[in-house]
Amino acid sequence: MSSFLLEIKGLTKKYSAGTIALSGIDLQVKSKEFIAVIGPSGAGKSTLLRCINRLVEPSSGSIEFAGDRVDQANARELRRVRSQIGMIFQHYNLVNRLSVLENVLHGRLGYMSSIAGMFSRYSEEDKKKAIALLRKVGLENEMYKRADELSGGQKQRVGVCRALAQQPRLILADEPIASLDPKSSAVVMDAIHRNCAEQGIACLVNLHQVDVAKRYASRIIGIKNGKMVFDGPPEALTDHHAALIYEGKESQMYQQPVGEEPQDRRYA
Ligand SMILES: Nc1ncnc2c1ncn2[C@@H]1O[C@H](COP(=O)(O)OP(=O)(O)OP(=O)(O)O)[C@@H](O)[C@H]1O
Repeated sequence: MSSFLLEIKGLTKKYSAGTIALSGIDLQVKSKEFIAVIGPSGAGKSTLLRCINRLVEPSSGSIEFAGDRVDQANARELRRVRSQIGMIFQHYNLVNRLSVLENVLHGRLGYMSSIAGMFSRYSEEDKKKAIALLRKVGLENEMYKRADELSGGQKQRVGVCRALAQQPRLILADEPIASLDPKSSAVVMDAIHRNCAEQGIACLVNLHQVDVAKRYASRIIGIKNGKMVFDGPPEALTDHHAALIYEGKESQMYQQPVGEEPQDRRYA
């Protein structure tokens, strides 16, 4: 059994259209590591994160998480693995017609029987913890609002709380700040980073912005054309490395998000 929390060997993903999105990725992640995955658009960052919990089926290679072979897991084993891996998405993936609090409680579904989940029978303990998480990210006054009444930055803080409510061992954050303005981005990254550190959760976060990766991560992985081309501490990532990773797409490493969601005024 691997001594790492996550151990990936020779991971390759070929999509049916023929694109080789990942090619022979080897990666070991220890408990509590905070890793930024950088690389230009189309490099394979999302595919890498989604193979880890099998939202995307790997073509070959092995993935071991907390002693379980994810790549060989049956439906029941996969459910157990996924209950320990929280996910944060670029477009939040909240249920708009439900309240903020209910969205956070969805993080508990993996731990409940399907009947209890179907009728939203959350325990008082779960509700208390969800409220405490919302309070921590400054959303205590929003918890009974519908999710679609929130700004983008607020929605992503709900997404962070939902992932944390799972009490996962690993969080996969797939471009969590790509749709946010810089101020909301900082609030969201602070929330992810602080809570992972406090709760001993490992995190793999896909980011475009190299400066943000350097500010938060204890380790940076660079992906280019489906291959891992950099793996080291932030201080080892020189401008030269970054230029090579983003060769031909240099503008993306400073990419400022398009303000497609309203400003998060509360934190502005
Ligand atoms: N479902 C799919 N079917 C076919 N090809 C896909 C699919 N998803 C991704 N790809 C291709 O795989 C490659 C890697 O895509 P991926 O989304 O993993 O990159 P990325 O680094 O996350 O990019 P971005 O930063 O733009 O999200 C790209 O060439 C993409 O077009």
